[in-house]
Amino acid sequence: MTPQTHLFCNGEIIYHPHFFTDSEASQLFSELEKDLPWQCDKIRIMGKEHFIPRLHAWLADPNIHYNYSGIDLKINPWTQQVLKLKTLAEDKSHWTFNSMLANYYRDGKDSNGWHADNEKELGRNPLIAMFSFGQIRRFSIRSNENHKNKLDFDLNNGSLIIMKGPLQHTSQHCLRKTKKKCDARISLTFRLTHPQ
Ligand SMILES: O=C(O)CCC(=O)C(=O)O
Ligand SMILES: [Fe+2]
Repeated sequence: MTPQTHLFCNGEIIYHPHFFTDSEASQLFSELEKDLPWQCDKIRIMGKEHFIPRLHAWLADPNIHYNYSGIDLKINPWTQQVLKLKTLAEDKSHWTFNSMLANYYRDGKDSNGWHADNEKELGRNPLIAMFSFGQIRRFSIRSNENHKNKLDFDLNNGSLIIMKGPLQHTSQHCLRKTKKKCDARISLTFRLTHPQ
């Protein structure tokens, strides 16, 4: 199926709403939920420690570290299944990846606040490819210059979204909380991380 392409903030967003069928995606969700080494980390905000509102896991080539908001993620080895997904993401995005940050949102209270994937180890104009499995959740992208200039995507079970070009330097994205009844969602965000 042809993807939807959006030109936004000098970058490009390519959305494949049904990269996997619903039943393939639900099977992948169950396996990832069981197999990934989920960890729950705390960050310090104004001197107080808080759990981040999601679980996460970092799978990467040896020596590819990721550190954000003071969290030093443990490096876990690739699993066969995630390697297959990495190859599919590479084929679709014409890019190579050496690392993947997985997020597990347990319910509607779990979220990911406004941020850009612009850490220095991601380099200039990083391409990010993200698969979504499980609960449909709203993912928003807004311009740094004008927060009202915003795109919303209700990311399907089994979808793939690719953010490319200068997007991480010109915009931010988030996964908002919701009060609606909400099951769990997993996102896999593939990245090319440069060793520092
Ligand atoms: O899970 C999502 O929808 C967003 C994930 C994300 O932005 C990230 O991992 O950097
Ligand atoms: Fe992100």
